[in-house]
Amino acid sequence: MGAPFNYDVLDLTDEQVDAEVRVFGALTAAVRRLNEATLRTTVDHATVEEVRRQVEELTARLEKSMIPDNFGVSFTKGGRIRGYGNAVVGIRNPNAVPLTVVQDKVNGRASAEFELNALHEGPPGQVHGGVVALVLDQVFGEAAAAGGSPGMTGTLTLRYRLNTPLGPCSAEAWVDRRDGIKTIVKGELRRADGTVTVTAEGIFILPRWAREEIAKNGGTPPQFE
Ligand SMILES: CCCCCCCCCCCCCCCC(=O)SCCNC(=O)CCNC(=O)[C@H](O)C(C)(C)COP(=O)(O)OP(=O)(O)OC[C@H]1O[C@@H](n2cnc3c(N)ncnc32)[C@H](O)[C@@H]1OP(=O)(O)O
Repeated sequence: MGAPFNYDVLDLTDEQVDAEVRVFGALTAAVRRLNEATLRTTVDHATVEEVRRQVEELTARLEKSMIPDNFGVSFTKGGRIRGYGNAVVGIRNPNAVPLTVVQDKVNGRASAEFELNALHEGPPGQVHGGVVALVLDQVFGEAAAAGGSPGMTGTLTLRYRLNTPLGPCSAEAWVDRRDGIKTIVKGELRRADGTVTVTAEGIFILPRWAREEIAKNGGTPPQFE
């Protein structure tokens, strides 16, 4: 079986990538504000109706020219990764947390400090358990990649020990051990004061199609954000 996705290589300069990160990043941040304002606004119904009409007009302007479906991941010839759609870190995805993951390639670790707000609520005032899993999946995957053994999430097991209040928090993950093509990653989610609220373990597997590709080409596995 071949790879279930393609990686296009595009002829874009660093300046062009910087410009799209700047322009689309600003749009994404603005839409995120809109998302939170949509949830929390207390303006009257007539104003809500008027804003809805304006939002629909703006949406139609963006819809005039769109890629056919999902964004995928592409690279520039200079090696820049364009994974703008990723559900956790994608810079053009207003539903992304957002999250900046710092990879430590020397020690096979990854970490992120971020803020979860009313859009991420599960129990009142607390982070939704599924959002925790979403964030940890990304940070864990990046720890496996930072450790030199990237893979798809095979299993992710979480233990929710304490509630995680909405607000600032952090996540950290590290490669615990390797077992052939499987990388076992451990890590945790913490409140702003450092209290650990969730511990987890993930098994990241270099998939069969990647193993076959590497065996064929002697290359390194593809990466995606
Ligand atoms: C290079 C490609 C990726 C690049 C990555 C770059 C990362 C750059 C950072 C990005 C960070 C993103 C982080 C988000 C990452 C997602 O969100 S990935 C999306 C969610 N995960 C999926 O969709 C995976 C779906 N499942 C699959 O594709 C396949 O079942 C798997 C997991 C790749 C395994 O398939 P396979 O390669 O055909 O495995 P197979 O040969 O049957 O078994 C190999 C070994 O793994 C074990 N195994 C198989 N399935 C499992 C499982 N689910 N759990 C535990 N063990 C298992 C088998 O028992 C076997 O063990 P041994 O007998 O060798 O001891």
